[in-house]
Amino acid sequence: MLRMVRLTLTEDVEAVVLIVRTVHLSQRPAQTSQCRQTDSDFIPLNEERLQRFQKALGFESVSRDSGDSNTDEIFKFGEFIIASFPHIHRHSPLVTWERVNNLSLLYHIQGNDPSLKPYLLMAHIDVVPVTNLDQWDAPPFSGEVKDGFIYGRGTIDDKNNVMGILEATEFMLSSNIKPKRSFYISFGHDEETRGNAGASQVANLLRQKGVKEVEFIVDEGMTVLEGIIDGVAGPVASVGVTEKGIVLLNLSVELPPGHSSMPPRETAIGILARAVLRLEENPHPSMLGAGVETDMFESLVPKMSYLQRVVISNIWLFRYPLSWLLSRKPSTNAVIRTVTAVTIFNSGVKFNMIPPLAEAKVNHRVHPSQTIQEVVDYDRAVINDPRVKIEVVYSMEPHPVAGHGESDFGYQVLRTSVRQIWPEAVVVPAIMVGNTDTFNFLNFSTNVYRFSPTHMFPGDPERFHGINERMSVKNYEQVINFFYHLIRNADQAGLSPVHSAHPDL
Ligand SMILES: CC/C=C\C/C=C\C/C=C\C/C=C\C/C=C\C/C=C\CCC(=O)N[C@@H](Cc1ccccc1)C(=O)O
Ligand SMILES: [Zn+2]
Ligand SMILES: [Zn+2]
Repeated sequence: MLRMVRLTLTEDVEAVVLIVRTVHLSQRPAQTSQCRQTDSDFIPLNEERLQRFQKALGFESVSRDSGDSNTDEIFKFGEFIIASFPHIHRHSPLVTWERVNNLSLLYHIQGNDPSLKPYLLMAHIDVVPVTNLDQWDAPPFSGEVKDGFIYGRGTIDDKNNVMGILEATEFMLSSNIKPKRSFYISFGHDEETRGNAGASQVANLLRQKGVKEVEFIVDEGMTVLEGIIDGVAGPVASVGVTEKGIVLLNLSVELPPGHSSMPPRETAIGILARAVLRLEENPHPSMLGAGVETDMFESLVPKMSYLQRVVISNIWLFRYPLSWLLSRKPSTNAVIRTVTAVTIFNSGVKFNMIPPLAEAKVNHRVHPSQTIQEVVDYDRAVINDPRVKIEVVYSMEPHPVAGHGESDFGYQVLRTSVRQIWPEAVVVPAIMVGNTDTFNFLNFSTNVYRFSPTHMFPGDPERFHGINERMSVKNYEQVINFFYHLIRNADQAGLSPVHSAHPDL
């Protein structure tokens, strides 16, 4: 609804009249819980399930670089999965499964209503290497529980999702519940190196099997954030409805070598260092107001004060101060712009030789409102030095935006499932700031969601690929139950926010 607001600049002079769009957002009712939990819809995290997760964390299924991973450990982790979930892998006639390219896994769970389009759940079984070992509060491949937290590489990226999906599916099958809607599960083994041997081969196999389309896809992604977005209290479940693109650049400067006692005025190192500094000092522009982040902020309105609502409802007016505020934290800065990370810098041969070559790698995550070409053109203009060669080593355009409205089935399944686990949460569409294996599956559905049911508090985002990666015992129970609710809710045809929960739930 549009409303005229008159701003009085002085006591006597009414000077400015602005058309301010506020009311329809502030009047939107807060989402209410539809959760009705009974014993039969809850999977308790008993000792057996906790120990299975701890054992899963014990496998050093590390991917370091393309073609450089602990394949033995990845294979053993697969064997452990196969041995640990008997209904999925042996007893249930509803399941077919296979190893793909030896290390990845694909499952099909047959639903009893062939008129319903299947969906796809994804996760990955590899993890990034461990650094700063001496700073971990518990060994990273121990799965040790300390003060209510399970520690280990993979607790948030991404063994939580692997094991949560498996526990939920095993529980369903062992309880003799037959899903109506078929679903696939894909566990890739090289997500952390963006390889083409894991999820990419699973996608090829699905195509060979004649699968053309799935109803929706859920993969790892954004999380439940609490106390992380300034000024927003309570949990915010951010669902990645699009994903940033990626551009990896190689910057290089070549100059003749020589004796360090007679140096030229500038060296390759100096020239490249200046180029890198220019990139860091001239961040890509804020795209606030141009894409999904507008819907995201609008969905946050129920959690906001009146003043915040006015600002969010008028992003066009408050774009600059809001961008400035959001830019202050790396996590929120990542949502509003293409970001730049200089990740590798190499040069020099010998102490007393002028370096013949300096090279730097620049990693951009591209905002969905920009293209790769725009990003490279911007960098070229900012560097403004023809001696710096700019090569695109790898690139992927940002992903299309998945439906996130009231009638988008996959989004509503997710939203309902989140609300059953976190009744007080607001569910918001968001931009996935990192990258996932979903790029292999974009041809299967336009409804691709990137969401991990990980409850994060201040300090937790840094644990992604970082030190002391951990998940609370309570949160792991929520992970299992989130996937269980999701599987049950996906059987609800015509699910809508008003009548959403499974009748049994
Ligand atoms: C409502 C939201 C508003 C603001 C957001 C505020 C805070 C966000 C805090 C936490 C975000 C939660 C999750 C996502 C963040 C980081 C994880 C990113 C990716 C995980 C998967 C991954 O690591 N992928 C790799 C893939 C890759 C591998 C090799 C080379 C390139 C890519 C990656 O992206 O690096
Ligand atoms: Zn991951
Ligand atoms: Zn990762």
